[in-house]
Amino acid sequence: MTVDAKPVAELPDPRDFGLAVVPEKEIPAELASLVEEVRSLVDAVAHTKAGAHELAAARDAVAAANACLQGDRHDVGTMVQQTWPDGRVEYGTLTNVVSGPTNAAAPPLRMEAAPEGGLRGEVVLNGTYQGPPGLVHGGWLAALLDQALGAAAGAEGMPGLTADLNVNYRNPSPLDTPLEVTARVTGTERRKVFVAGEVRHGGRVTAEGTALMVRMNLPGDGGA
Ligand SMILES: CCCCCCCCCCCC(=O)SCCNC(=O)CCNC(=O)[C@H](O)C(C)(C)COP(=O)(O)OP(=O)(O)OC[C@H]1O[C@@H](n2cnc3c(N)ncnc32)[C@H](O)[C@@H]1OP(=O)(O)O
Repeated sequence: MTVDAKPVAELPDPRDFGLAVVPEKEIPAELASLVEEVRSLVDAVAHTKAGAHELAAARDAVAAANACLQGDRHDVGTMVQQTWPDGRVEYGTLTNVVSGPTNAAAPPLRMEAAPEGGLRGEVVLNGTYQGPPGLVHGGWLAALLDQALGAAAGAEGMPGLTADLNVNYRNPSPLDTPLEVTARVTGTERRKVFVAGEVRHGGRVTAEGTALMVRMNLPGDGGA
């Protein structure tokens, strides 16, 4: 198998597929800080031992905030455009549940080019992502890997959908501490893109994944 990557400059523009695009730098700072606050709120609600009075006051405050935000919405499928310092342009789904910058349910995971090739990122999952006591839920580890593996294929100019994902859980992944996520393309065959990646805690692999991504059919591909 060979890795036959397209230059990143040839990445498709989501607008050509009828999708709206929001440049990340145009996301209001107030929205970014609201998302942070809500992430913290979800964790606080999940773990609170507050009494009835505080709970009722918090519910009313949240209900008021909720009412405040029930106006204009971005369409489902809206993409976010990130431009990296090296000029590389990358698209992702605005509300992607793993990496979406406006999704308070996303940890979020941000990936960047790794010196050794592929991508790497660091993420801290709070108690909202708990499975076994004190540990990250295995489904969320699979989600982190799925996202990172898809992003690795996208970064090589081969965005696609996951056809097959395999995860091996090697060691426990603790909450509230940095986890490193790495991913790279290992081969291609026609539209099939083979990818592999790991989650590490303190340098030790806690989960490893491999996936088959099937590359999107792009104009000029001739269906190959
Ligand atoms: C810039 C943005 C960055 C973007 C960065 C974005 C990161 C996003 C990461 C999140 C990823 C997700 O969650 S994706 C969401 C979860 N996945 C999905 O919803 C996908 C659902 N499945 C599908 O839509 C479809 O099955 C596809 C697209 C995967 C494949 O359908 P298709 O396009 O018709 O392709 P098809 O001809 O069937 O198959 C092409 C080749 O792949 C093989 N193949 C297909 N499926 C499988 C399979 N499960 N296991 C083995 N092999 C398979 C076929 O045998 C064939 O091989 P050969 O004949 O060539 O040998």
